[in-house]
Amino acid sequence: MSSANEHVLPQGAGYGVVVGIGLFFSAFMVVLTAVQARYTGFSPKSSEEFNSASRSVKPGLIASGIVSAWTWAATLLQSSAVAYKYGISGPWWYGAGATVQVLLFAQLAAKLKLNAPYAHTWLEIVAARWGTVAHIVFMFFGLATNIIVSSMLILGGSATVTDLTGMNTIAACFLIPLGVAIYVVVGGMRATLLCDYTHTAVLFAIIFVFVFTVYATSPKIGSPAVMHSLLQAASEAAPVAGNAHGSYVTMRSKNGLIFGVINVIGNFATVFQDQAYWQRAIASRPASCVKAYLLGGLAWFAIPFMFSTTLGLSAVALRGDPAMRILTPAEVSAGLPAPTAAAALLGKSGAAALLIVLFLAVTSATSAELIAVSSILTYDIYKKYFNPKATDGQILRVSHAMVALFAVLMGVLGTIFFYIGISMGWLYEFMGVVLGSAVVPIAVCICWKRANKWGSIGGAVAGFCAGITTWLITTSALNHGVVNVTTSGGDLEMLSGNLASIGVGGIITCVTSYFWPENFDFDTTRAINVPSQSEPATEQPLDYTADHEKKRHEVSSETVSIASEPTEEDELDPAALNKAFKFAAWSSIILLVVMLLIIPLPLFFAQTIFGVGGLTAWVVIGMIWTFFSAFTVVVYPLWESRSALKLITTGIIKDVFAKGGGKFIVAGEASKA
Ligand SMILES: NC(N)=O
Repeated sequence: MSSANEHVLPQGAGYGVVVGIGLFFSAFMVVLTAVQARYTGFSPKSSEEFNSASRSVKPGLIASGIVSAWTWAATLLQSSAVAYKYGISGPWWYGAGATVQVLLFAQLAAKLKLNAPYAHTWLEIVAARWGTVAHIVFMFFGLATNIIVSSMLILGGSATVTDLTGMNTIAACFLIPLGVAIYVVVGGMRATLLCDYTHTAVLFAIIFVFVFTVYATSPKIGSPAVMHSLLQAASEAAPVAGNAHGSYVTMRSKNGLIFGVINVIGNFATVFQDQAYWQRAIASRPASCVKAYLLGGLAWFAIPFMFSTTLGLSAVALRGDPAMRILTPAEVSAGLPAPTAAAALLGKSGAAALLIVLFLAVTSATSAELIAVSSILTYDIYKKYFNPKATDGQILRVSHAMVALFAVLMGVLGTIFFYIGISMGWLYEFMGVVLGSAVVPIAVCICWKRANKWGSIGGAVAGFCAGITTWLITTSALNHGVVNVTTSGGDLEMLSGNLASIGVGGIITCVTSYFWPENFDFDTTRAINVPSQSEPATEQPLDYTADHEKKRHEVSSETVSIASEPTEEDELDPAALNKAFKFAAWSSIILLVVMLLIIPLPLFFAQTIFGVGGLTAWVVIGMIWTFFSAFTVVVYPLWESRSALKLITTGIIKDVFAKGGGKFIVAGEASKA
C-alpha cells in the first residue's frame, strides 16, 4: 500500500466521499420518498412496498437496478486486476463470465412469475416445495452468498479509499455500509431502485471520461495504436506467463482461461443464490421481467469489459511512467491497478473520479445486499419461525432493524477479513468453492417438477464438502503441504474447488432426479402469499402510471390522460409467461454460446495476437457497446416512465400555483373530501 505521504488525495477527501455521499443520498432518498408519497400514492410505509415495490416496476428501471446491484467493487477493480495480469483476455472473461448468468436468470425470473408470483423471497419457494430442512440448508447458502458479496464490497471499497486518501481502513469498513443503511431504511425498494438509477447514470459518465482520456486525449496514451505499442513493449520487458508469445494483446492466455472458468462458476452462485436478483424479479412487472434481465445483463457487460480494457491495460502500458508506481502481488489482489492508473493518467482528478465511481458502485450494490438480507431475515426467519401472524407494521419494523443489523455486520466482516489478510481478489475466486454446489439444486427447485428433494439437498451439501476438500487437497499437493492464504489463492487451487463444488452438486441433483423423479404440482408454490379475494393483490395500486392516473382523473378533470395498461392479473397469464420463458431460454442460451464459446475460443486456439487494427476494432466495439448500455439503463427508463414523470411534474406545478392542489388523492378519499 502507499505510505501516508504518497496518497494522491487528502484524508478529508476519503471521509468527504464516504460520509458526504452517504448523507447526500440519504437526503435525496427523503425527498424522493416524500415526492412519491405526495404525487403518486406509493409510500414505503407498507411492508409490501418497502420490500417488493408493489411488484410494479418497469423493465428499464429494473435493468438499471440489475446493473447497479451487479456492479460491485470487484467489477471495476478485479476486472482491471485480471487485465493487468493477463492482458485483453482478462476483461473478456470477467465481463462475459459474469454476464451469462444474468441472462440465464431471465429464465428463473419467468418461472418465478409463473410458479410463485406472490413470493417475497426465493427461500419461501424452497420451503413451500421441500419443507423446513431444505429451507434451512438453502438459507445457509443464500446468507453465505450475501455475506461473501458484502465482504467483497467492503474490502474493495475500503482498500481503494485507503490507498487513494489514507483514510483509516476500519473507519471505511463501518462508514460505507452505515450511510447506505440510512437511505435504504428511508426509501425501501422503489426508492433504492431510483437511487440505483442515478448511481448508474454517473457511473457511465465517469467510465466514458476514462475511456476517452485513455483512447483519445491523454498525452501518455491517447489512442489504441499507442496503447498497442506500450503493451508490446511491456510484454517484451516482462512476457506474460501462459500467454501466446508472452503478449498482452492476445486471447490465448492459459491463466486468463482458468480465471474465466472460475469466474463463470462463482458468478452462477452469486446470481442464482442472491436474493438481490430474485428481489428485482419480484419487484418487476410480470410481463416485462424477462426483458429486464436480458437488457440488464447485456448492458452490464460493457462496465467491466470497457473499464478494465481502459484502466487495467493502462496500468500495464504506463509501467515506467514516473507517476505509475510498481504494484506488489498483494496490491494487485486488493484491486489497485485501476486506481493507480487513474491517478497516473489524470492526477488528483483521476483519483477523485475513480473514488467516486467506485463509491457509487459499492453503495448501490451494498443497498441491494442490505435490502436482500433484510427480506430473508424478516420473511424467512422472523415471520416463518417466530411470528407467522406478524402484522404489516411489525414486518416493516423488523425489516428496518435487519437493514441496520446487517450494515453493522458488514463492517465487522470487512474488518475481520482485513485483519486476517484476505483480499477482495481472493474472496472473488473463492466464492464458487463455497457456493457453487447449490446452483443446480436451486435452479431445478423452481423450474423442474421432477427435481428430487433429497437429491437436491444432498447434492448441495455433498458438493460443498467436495469443493472445500478438493480445494484444500489441491493446495497441499501443489505447494509441498503448505496451506495458507497465499498458497490456497492460486489459480489451479481455486479452479479445482470451484469445479468440484458445482460439479458434485449438479451431478447428484440431476442423477437422483432422473432415477427418482418427483411429480411436483407448482400450485403449492403459486399459493404462497396469494391475496385473498377480498383484498387487492397488493396494498398499493399495482400499476404505477395507468392506475394512478386513472384515479387522479376521477378527482380532477384537468389531469393528463393516458392509454390504459394491463393489470398484474392480466400479466400473470400462464400462456404469456410460458412464451416469455421460452424466449428467455432460447435467447440466453444463444448469447451464452456466443459469449463463452464462439467469440473467445477460436481466438484462443488460433493463438491470434492482435495488431494495431485488431486492438482498435476491439476497443471501438467496446465503446459502441458501452453507448448502447448507457442508453438502455439511463435513457430508456426515463422514456418508459414519462407518464409518471408527467404526473409528478403536474402535481408539483399545481402545488406551486394552486397551493396544495397537487396532492395525489385516491378516488375513495376524494369522494369523502
Ligand atoms: N458482479 C460481478 N461479478 O462483478
